[in-house]
This record gives sequence, C-alpha cells and structure tokens, in this order.
Amino acid sequence: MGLTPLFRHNPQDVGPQYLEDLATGYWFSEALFTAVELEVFTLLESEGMTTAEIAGALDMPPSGLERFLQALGAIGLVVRDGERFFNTKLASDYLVAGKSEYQGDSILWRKGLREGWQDLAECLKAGGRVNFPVEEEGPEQLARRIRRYINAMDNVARTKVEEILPFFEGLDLKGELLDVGTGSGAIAGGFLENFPFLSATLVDIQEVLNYTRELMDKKGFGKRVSYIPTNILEPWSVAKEGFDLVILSNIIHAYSEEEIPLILDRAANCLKPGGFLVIHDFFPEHCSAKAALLDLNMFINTYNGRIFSGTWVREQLAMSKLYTTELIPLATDTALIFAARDEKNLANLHLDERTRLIARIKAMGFGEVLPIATEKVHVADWTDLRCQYGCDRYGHGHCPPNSPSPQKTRDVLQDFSYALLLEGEPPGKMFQTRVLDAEREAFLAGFHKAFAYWAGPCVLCATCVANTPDGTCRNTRDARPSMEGAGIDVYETVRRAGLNLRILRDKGEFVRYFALLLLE
Ligand SMILES: C[S@@+](CC[C@H](N)C(=O)[O-])C[C@H]1O[C@@H](n2cnc3c(N)ncnc32)[C@H](O)[C@@H]1O
Repeated sequence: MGLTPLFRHNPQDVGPQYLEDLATGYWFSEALFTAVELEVFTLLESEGMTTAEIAGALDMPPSGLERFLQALGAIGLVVRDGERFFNTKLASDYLVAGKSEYQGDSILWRKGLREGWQDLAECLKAGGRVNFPVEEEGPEQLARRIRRYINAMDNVARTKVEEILPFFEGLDLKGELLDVGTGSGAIAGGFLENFPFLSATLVDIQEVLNYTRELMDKKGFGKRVSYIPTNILEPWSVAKEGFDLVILSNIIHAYSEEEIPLILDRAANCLKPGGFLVIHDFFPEHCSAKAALLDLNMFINTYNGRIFSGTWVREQLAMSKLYTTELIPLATDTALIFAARDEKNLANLHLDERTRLIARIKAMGFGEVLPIATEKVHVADWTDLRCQYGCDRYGHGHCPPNSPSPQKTRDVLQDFSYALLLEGEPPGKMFQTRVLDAEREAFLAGFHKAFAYWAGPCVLCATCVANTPDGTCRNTRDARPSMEGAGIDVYETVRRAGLNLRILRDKGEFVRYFALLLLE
C-alpha cells in the first residue's frame, strides 16, 4: 500500500525521533504549500530553471530561493543538475497547473484548513467548532469559495475514480447512475467515460451544481447528465428504485450519526432491484491515523461531520435491507463498501476472493495483513539452534525437534505461491486463537490448502500435557507450528514483506507477533 511512514507508525520505534518528526510535520506542509502557491513546478516544467531565472520570474532575491529549492530537492520534489533545477516525476505529474492529475487546488484547500487547526485547544474547550466566517458572504465571494472547494475535491476525485472503476470491469453497466453530493461530478464522469450507455443524475446544493454543470459541459457530457438541486438532509425528489448505480463518495464523513442512517436509507431506496450502491470514504479500519485525524478535522472545521467505522456503516446498510461486501481498501487512503439488494449481485463485481478474504481477516483485529509471495519466505537452517540452545521449551509440545524441519517447510512452500503475513500483539493465546480463526475463515472461503504457522510455543490449552517431558498433545486439531520453530527466519521474511521487526532489548518494549497463513 502506498502510504507514507507517518501513517504507519511502528510501535517498536523507541526514542524521540518519531515525536520530532510529528512536531516538524508542518515544515514539510508549509514548503509544499508555498511552492504550489508560487507555481514553482509549473515554472520548472518545460526545461528547468536556474535559481537566478526563478528569482527573475518570481521577482524575489535569489539567496532565500536557493535554499528553498534545496529543501524542495531534499523532500523529493525537484532535482538539481548543475545550475538548473528540474521537477521530479511526482512534481511533474501532480503539481504542474493544467495537467489532468494536478493536485494543487486540493493542497491549497488543505492550507486553508490550517487556521481552524490552530484553534484546536479552543475547540476542545468549547466542545466543537469555534472558527466561523465573520462576515456575510456576497454571491460572488460565495461562488469563488465554492469553485475553490470543488476544484480541490475534483483533484482528488479524478484519481480516486481510477481506483474504483476496476471493480466494475467486465460488467455491462448501463442505465442510470445517481451521484449524491457529487461535487465536481468527477466520480460520475469517470463512470460515464467508461460506460457509454450510462446516464447520470447529479445531486448537490444549487450553488455547487452551477459549477458542476460548467465542468461536465466542458468534458462534453451534455445531455447524458441531469442535475437535481437538493438538500440531501431533506427528502429527495429523485425516482425511487430508479437507479442502477448510486454513489456516495466522501459524504458519510460530512454528517452525524443521526443524519447518516437517513441518507443511507434514501440512497438504498433509490436502487433498482439489480443495482449497486458504492460508498467511498475514509475508515478507521483502513488507514487508522488518517481517519482519526480527518475526524478531528471535521470536529474543528465543520458543524457535525465525523468518521464512522466500516462495521457501523455496514450495519446501517443492513437495516436498510442491503447486503454488503467487506470494507475493500484502495491502494491509497480511502476504502469502499459495495451494497446491493440481492446478495448474488455482489458476486458480479470484479472483486477477487483474495481481496475479500484479506478484508475479513483484517477485521478480526490484526494490525497488518500483507500478501507475500512464498518465494520471499526465508527458510534457514540455523533457527532451531536458537530453540535448542537458549529456550527452555525445546523438546516440549510442538517446539523443535517436534516441529516441521526446515527442509519440510521448504518443501511445503513449494506447494504454494502466496501467503498472508499476519501481524498482531500479545497476549500469545489471543494471537494464536485469532490465527486459527483466520486459517478457518480461509478454508471456508474455498482455500482448501490454508495452513498457518504462528508465533512462539503453543499456549492454547490452560493445562498442556505436552509440557511434561513425555506428554502427548491432546489438541493436535488446533495446535500449529511456530514460524521460527519450522525454520522460518521471521526477521528476514518480515523485512522482505516491507515491514521492520526490531530486536527487543528491554522488558516492556512493544512486542509484535507475526504469523504466516499459506493460501491458494
Ligand atoms: C467532500 S465533497 C465530496 C464530493 C464528491 N462526491 C467527491 O467525492 O469528490 C461533499 C459534497 O457533498 C455536498 N453536500 C454536503 N452537504 C450537502 C447537502 N446537505 N445537500 C446536498 N449536497 C451536500 C457538498 O456540496 C460537496 O459537493
């Protein structure tokens, strides 16, 4: 998943560096905001520039600019070649005004939210938002603000719809689409471009729709789109059971726990019997830090917006008599829930069983559930030495030499091409029970070869007969070998999966367990 390290804090990181990075996080944001505002990347795009040329174009002295460009280089946005600075690919793709995937409006909208965040302590004292617009807005000011907001939403939605569309691959979507709280219409637009026999009804407040229509007309959608100005908190004047696809993208987090069930129910009522409802939003089960901070942002900057768990949203949809998929994570910071009146319809989505299984296993409470090719699992011949010389459980229960030998593990891995690496934490019994549940879930989902290696000696039973020197395990149904006892170098395997497992030096340091669930 393409998330930055800040969103994946490793609880084993000790020392104050993480805190220093949190405290200086705004330095990174401010450098980005200023560069976008000054349109530095747009200036550099065609053939790069020297500091003197940029200074001339921006009418600024070169001394500070040189240092600013060095900093932009250090955070990966420009590169220097001799005297000239050039955009990196990232900056060229997303920070050059006028390009289709430009993110500058969204970035500057985030800059605007900063004022509210500076009042966080005041909001906490007041129990809610304290920063309200002081002056009455005239119609022109309002239109300008709406354009800025909708452009910001548009930057993000254009890239998100590209992640959503593949789930509809192979489906012959036609008929009517309803996009509730459409903003720029970019999500609906992505569907219209991909499915020529689809028409769209876009719902938002009138002031937004004026601009949406302008944007959609520019894209040439013309008569394929109709616009229904609506306050979605009031009854909707759209056809009941009239839509093949209903979209709620980034709407759930805009309202309260009393309002969202009403909105979901109205959306459910708009579905034709064979239709799909798509919920796209931020969820704590997917990107917990981002979702929690967005929740705080809604507390500071809106009246009653908040983040809801995927589980809660699925429960609300069930009350509206819809079947749902698991929470399906995107490769970025948001996730999807698909819903339908007929459970069989959900099977038509291009959702492979592996993705759904990972979502279900993640929901069991594992920190990470990472697919890993079995060829990356590192089996070594030294691991049982650590058991034989250094552990008082050697020879007991399912520990070496009673566990599969490294050669047996190598042979077994040949029978599989991929596995899931499951991350959890103590207590050991809870972790091992959860690993067994995950293995059972995989087996019942049709992965008939599912087999788990967990972490540490087996601690399933309150009284373990196997712990007596010549005792025999009475629970071979549930006991499993540990990864390390079966010859797997856990540190190396975890590193190859893109994670980092630290050696513990002191009591009280955060313990992370890993298990390997062979699938296929
Ligand atoms: C965060 S934006 C999401 C826009 C779009 N769905 C997307 O994913 O880019 C929320 C949208 O919901 C609209 N909205 C919020 N409250 C609304 C209401 N009560 N009635 C109609 N539209 C509303 C806003 O005007 C805005 O366009």
